[in-house]
Amino acid sequence: METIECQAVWDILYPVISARISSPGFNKFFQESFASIDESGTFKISLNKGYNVFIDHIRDNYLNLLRESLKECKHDLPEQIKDISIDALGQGEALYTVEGQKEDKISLKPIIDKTRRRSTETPKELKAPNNFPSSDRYSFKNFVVGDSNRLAFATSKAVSESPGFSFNPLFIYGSSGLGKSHLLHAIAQETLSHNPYHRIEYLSAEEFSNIFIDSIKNQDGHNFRKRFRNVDILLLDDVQFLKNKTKTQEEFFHTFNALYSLNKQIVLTSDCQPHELDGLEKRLVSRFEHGQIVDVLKPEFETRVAILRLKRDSMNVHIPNEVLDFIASNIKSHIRKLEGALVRLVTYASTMGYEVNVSLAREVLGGQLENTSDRNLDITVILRQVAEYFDVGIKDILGKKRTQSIVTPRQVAMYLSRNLTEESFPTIADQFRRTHATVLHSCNAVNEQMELDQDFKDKVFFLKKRLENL
Ligand SMILES: Nc1ncnc2c1ncn2[C@@H]1O[C@H](COP(=O)(O)OP(=O)(O)OP(=O)(O)O)[C@@H](O)[C@H]1O
Repeated sequence: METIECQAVWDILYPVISARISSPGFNKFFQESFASIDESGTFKISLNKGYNVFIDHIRDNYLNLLRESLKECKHDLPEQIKDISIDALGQGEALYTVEGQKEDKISLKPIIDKTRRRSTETPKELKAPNNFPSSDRYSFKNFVVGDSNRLAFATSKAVSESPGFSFNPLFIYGSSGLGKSHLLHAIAQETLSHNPYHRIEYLSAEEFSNIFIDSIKNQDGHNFRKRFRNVDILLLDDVQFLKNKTKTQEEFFHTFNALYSLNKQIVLTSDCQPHELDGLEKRLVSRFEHGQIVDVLKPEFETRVAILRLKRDSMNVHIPNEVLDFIASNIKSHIRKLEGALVRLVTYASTMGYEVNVSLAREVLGGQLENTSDRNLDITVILRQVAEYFDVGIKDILGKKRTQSIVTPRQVAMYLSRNLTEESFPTIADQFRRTHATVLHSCNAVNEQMELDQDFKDKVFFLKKRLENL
């Protein structure tokens, strides 16, 4: 067999292998390994001596994937190539270089950044998932970042830059319509822009469950596993759907473990935190909790306005800022509703030939506007709930004592007032008999503490939920 074939074979194999095994760790094995082709047509990958102790582990984890890759590009490979193996670098073997010198095997360098690929077309199974929107509407660029979603945005971005390594699994939770699916799409798009060969599965937990049920019905478990255990990134939306679905959970548990053990990235979204997912097996909850958990909250007024401006600009219509401010002041619960209101207003105005202004917005959106005045959530209510929860007096919260047992509830009450009401910093400061700067500092302190202390964060969220549901 001609020695040059070794590199040619590798050039064909590598893109397919790298799409299946994206872990930098494994790329390192390759970079430091050698290749040769034996008489029987086996493409032999020989590990550098330093890796010989891992040989069993490497074989167990990767040999099947290598064989599947080989099968996949069988038609592009010389027909003599029959198999692939992983071996320790043997002593005294007849080794070949690409130049045909009998002195060393060829070094296996990744060629992902070279232009040689199997074909100019993206291979079928490496295409962007077909349920992705073709526009970049759901990209990071079109995601408005504010205090409510900053951490979720930053971790999602980090994941898309080094999938499988920075935060794995990443668990994003929050109420409906706050941008969780948007972030999943953005992760997929951004990752594919770095490496179009990444294999990404994006689907909802409900779809996962349906596909699993079909696979049982059709006795097609092999293909089911092949589909979900061979991806580089699994993006699973609305994981709460798995609640009480014992069999699907069990299958997902194995999928999760298989991917995790290969450093494949997993991103999950849910409407609540892992430990609140009643009806989900403990072992799954604990896997989720092992990674990074981030929330998306209701956006603040400024973020809502920024989102509306972005949507307005993308629709290329003229709508005065004051109309957007009006909508943002009156629709706070979720972004989907905010967008819907804007579309409805624009459609109505253009159909009727009216100019868009605040009074038209009030007329057209009347039923959709959220009447906050009857929510009865003002700072006094927040103060009462916080004082009761921390078992301190309202007088203490408003007073001058600086012991930690008083400072914490005081800061939490200010934070919640800022997040759950539309009151400005000066108004909140007035009610707490403090300065604007103190309120600002308290809000920052609570944010920081929540990042450091999960228990504290849970407490704040518990209070927030309780107040929102009043
Ligand atoms: N920060 C943001 N910037 C721009 N658009 C946003 C932002 N957050 C959400 N959106 C938009 O709001 C809409 C709803 O978002 P999305 O579908 O991602 O919500 P979700 O949290 O996944 O909701 P659900 O739990 O109901 O699936 C989408 O059109 C999305 O693009």
